[in-house]
Amino acid sequence: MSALTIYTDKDASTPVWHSTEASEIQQQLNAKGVRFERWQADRDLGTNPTPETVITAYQHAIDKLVAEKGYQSWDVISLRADNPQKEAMRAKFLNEHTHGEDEVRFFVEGAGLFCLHIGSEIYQVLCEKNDLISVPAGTPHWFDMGSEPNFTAIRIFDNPEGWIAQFTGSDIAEGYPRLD
Ligand SMILES: CSCCC(=O)/C(O)=C/O
Ligand SMILES: [Fe+2]
Ligand code: NI
Repeated sequence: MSALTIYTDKDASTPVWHSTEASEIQQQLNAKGVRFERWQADRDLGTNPTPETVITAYQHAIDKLVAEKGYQSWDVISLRADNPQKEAMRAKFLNEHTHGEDEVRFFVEGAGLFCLHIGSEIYQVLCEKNDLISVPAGTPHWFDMGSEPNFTAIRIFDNPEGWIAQFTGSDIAEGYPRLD
């Protein structure tokens, strides 16, 4: 179930707000300029789908986002527990970073934890299948796929090159709860 837990950036031990209600999550996130919507990830992708299969199945969703915002490129990120790169991939995204564009992700399988550092608060968004999230450009954040990753997400970019990140050098992520 999707969830939002909010902490201050001074105390990782005591949440100040928590909900698993999509409408409440949406309200809190929208107030901070973060888009959060429940879409329909209802296409049968089979086991371990190729990126092409995922793109073809959800071309209608990509087209909608492109028509709305003029996004320029997209790809598919999919990690399973048997991926030999899983530890390196997990470690990379666990470092706080920013992007020069909105971070638009549509989860079509599984789940992952987005952690957004907004002002003096940390917004931990457990994104699951059906969730669309768009984190505003320049927002420091990290992402935890867990020790046994299981997710597929479509990433939509506002540049032709795809994923480009600037790491902040902060170790703040180390203190906050993880996916597992
Ligand atoms: C669900 S997408 C995960 C990785 C990624 O692209 C990113 O930027 C995380 O912050
Ligand atoms: Fe990111
Ligand atoms: Ni909960």
